[in-house]
Amino acid sequence: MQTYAQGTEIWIKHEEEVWIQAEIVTANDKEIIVKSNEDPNSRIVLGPHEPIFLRTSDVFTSEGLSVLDDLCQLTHLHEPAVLSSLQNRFDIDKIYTFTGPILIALNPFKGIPNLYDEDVLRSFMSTKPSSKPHVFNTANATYRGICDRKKSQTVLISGESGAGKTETTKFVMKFLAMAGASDGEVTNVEKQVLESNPLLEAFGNARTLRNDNSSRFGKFIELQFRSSGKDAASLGVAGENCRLCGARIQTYLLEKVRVCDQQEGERNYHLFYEACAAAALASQSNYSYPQRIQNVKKELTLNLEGFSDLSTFAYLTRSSCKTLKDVDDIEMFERRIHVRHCLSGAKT
Ligand SMILES: Nc1ncnc2c1ncn2[C@@H]1O[C@H](COP(=O)(O)OP(=O)(O)OP(=O)(O)O)[C@@H](O)[C@H]1O
Repeated sequence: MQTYAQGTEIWIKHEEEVWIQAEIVTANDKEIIVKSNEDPNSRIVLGPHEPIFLRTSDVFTSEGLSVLDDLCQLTHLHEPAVLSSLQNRFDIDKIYTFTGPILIALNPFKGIPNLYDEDVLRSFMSTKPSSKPHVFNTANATYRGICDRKKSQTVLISGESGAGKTETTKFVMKFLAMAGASDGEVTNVEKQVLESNPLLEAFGNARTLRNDNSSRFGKFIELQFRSSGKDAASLGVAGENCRLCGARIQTYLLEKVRVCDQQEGERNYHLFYEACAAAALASQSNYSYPQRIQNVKKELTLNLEGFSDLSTFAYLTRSSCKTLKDVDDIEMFERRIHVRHCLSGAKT
């Protein structure tokens, strides 16, 4: 049996906090007595065969937090060490962490200043994939794999509902669509690929109890690249330069039952509410937003006559939830109309 010195720093389980910091007071063949850091007078008795989770603070910030970029560098690779390391990083807005080649992303549920700015994207684009954990770095590694190794690359994004998969996918797509555009000019194809998400989300995303914009379908996105015939020196890196030339999105497993039934607090697919809100606006003789009404009316003559009263639709009134916090359905509708015209090549 392993012996532990007095004062050895460890983690112990806690009902509310999950894990808390503690240290060993005494240890012998029969028992290990520990005290929690929170309450130095506490005494907790562990059995001699209970697992001991050693605690070492690996790399410190000025606040004393452990903030290693890669979990594989942790001295002790066990649950409390991993969780506390991720928590410490999250607390200082470092939401990305490597675990070997895998990137862990924690959903901040808030905008983090400058994290995805255009110049940040370009700075990743103009360097080799680095050891800096960021979704753009992973996208860059994918891009360089296509250009330099001429091999198909796959990015697998997984997580529970609300974890941030949809948003992460968009960042990866944005990077890949803009990669190679050393002149900063985005081609029509690149634009269309970037604009495809709002339309898909209109028909396939809905409010659930866990996520206001939950994707209720699966998708496999294939982006196709061709060599641009230039080298990547203009981007500041060695190797060939490729550009996006096409895309194919395969959708599957749409939650069809949501069309006719939604549980309380959830909604049907976004588009229905947005169309109704837009139709209601267009039927008003309110001239405070003339351009807005004009845009909406133009679309209504095409498609949406008769949608203006949401309460007349049985499938939109199963749940009392009709609107989303901080989301303007009319604005979303206008954005989607704009995208539809972009995709069909028409001008808005
Ligand atoms: N990187 C991020 N920065 C800021 N907010 C984010 C980020 N990622 C996700 N969010 C927020 O979390 C919400 C849920 O994220 P998202 O829709 O991507 O989850 P999801 O994993 O795709 O969920 P589902 O499986 O239900 O579709 C987003 O609408 C957004 O508000």
